[in-house]
Amino acid sequence: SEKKEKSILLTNKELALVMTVLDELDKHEDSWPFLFPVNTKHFSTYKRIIKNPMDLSTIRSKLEGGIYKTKESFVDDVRTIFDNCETFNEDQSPVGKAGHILRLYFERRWAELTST
Ligand SMILES: Cc1ncccc1N[C@@H](C)c1cnc2ccsc2c1
Repeated sequence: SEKKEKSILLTNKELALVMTVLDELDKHEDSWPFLFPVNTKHFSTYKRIIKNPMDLSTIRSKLEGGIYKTKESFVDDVRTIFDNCETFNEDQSPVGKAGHILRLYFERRWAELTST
């Protein structure tokens, strides 16, 4: 049914919305620490400290694979990137600073795109 249909995938409008904001995050000058999964060979403690690793390429793969059923589940993964960053990195470190800047950018952009 139409209702059922709605609940198992993002509408085209929602898909366009999340793709737009994902593209903008990828292009942002401060997204460099978040483009791909953290290499746990370089950062040996990362696996133990961070329970739910997330990055922009993983989000894009999940989007292309139809994993996100709601835009909220997409937002949860984006916010996990920034929460992980705060857990592992000092606020004033290069990565820590980039995380704060990109989180602010995302939350403002998301509010602009979704506020009625
Ligand atoms: C987001 C994040 N959190 C914790 C650790 C790393 C990272 N990012 C990776 C890409 C990263 C961040 N910075 C450097 C500096 C030399 S290699 C490398 C790799």
